Amino acid sequence: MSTQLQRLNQVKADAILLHDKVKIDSALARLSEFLTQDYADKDPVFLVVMNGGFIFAGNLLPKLNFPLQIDYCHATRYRGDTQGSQLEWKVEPHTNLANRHVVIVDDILDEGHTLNAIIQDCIKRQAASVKTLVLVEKIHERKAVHNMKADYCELTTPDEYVFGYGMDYNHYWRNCEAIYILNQPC
Ligand SMILES: O=P(O)(O)OC[C@H]1O[C@H](OP(=O)(O)OP(=O)(O)O)[C@H](O)[C@@H]1O
Ligand code: HPA
Repeated sequence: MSTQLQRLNQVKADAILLHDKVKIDSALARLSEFLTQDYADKDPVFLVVMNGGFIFAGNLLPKLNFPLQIDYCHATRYRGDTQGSQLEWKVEPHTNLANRHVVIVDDILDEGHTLNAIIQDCIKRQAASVKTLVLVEKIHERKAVHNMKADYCELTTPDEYVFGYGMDYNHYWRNCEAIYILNQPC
């Protein structure tokens, strides 16, 4: 096995389990109830933020039994690193969002710069409403907007780098079915 693969396996072996599959599944069940109450009659667009949002969206959206559209965008500011920098738009939404109820779906609200930029973009596109739906919120005082919170979120993480369930470590381990705290020097 290459040293790179050994290193990645070691990262997973050393990581600390934060939220297991059972906990994530029950968070998804609660979210699907809230979203059904709020959006069943609104013809919403769920705008999935690539890459991190796709596993969360792929597991949650099939639980919603009402008409909705799915689109995606790709904005990145970590680029496989454990610290964020300048936000780069890679793909903009394709759907005409004017007068639509938009729910932005992402894996994590960390400092919030990514979600904030996408919210502003949806407003610029004249969406009727814009809400945010994230799998986990990181608890710290460095938010892009003071006290920023997602509109829909059922899990939190302490101020540590986490991976799994869509979130990457150096572009790997998005495929974990649970969420782990990285337990290595960054
Ligand atoms: O709240 P913030 O501090 O802005 O960080 C959150 C964003 O960072 C990650 O994306 P990343 O930039 O790693 O891109 P990726 O999803 O393509 O890996 C994550 O998927 C969120 O979109
Ligand atoms: O803790 C994190 N893990 C993975 N991706 C991230 N993007 C922002 N914060 C994180």
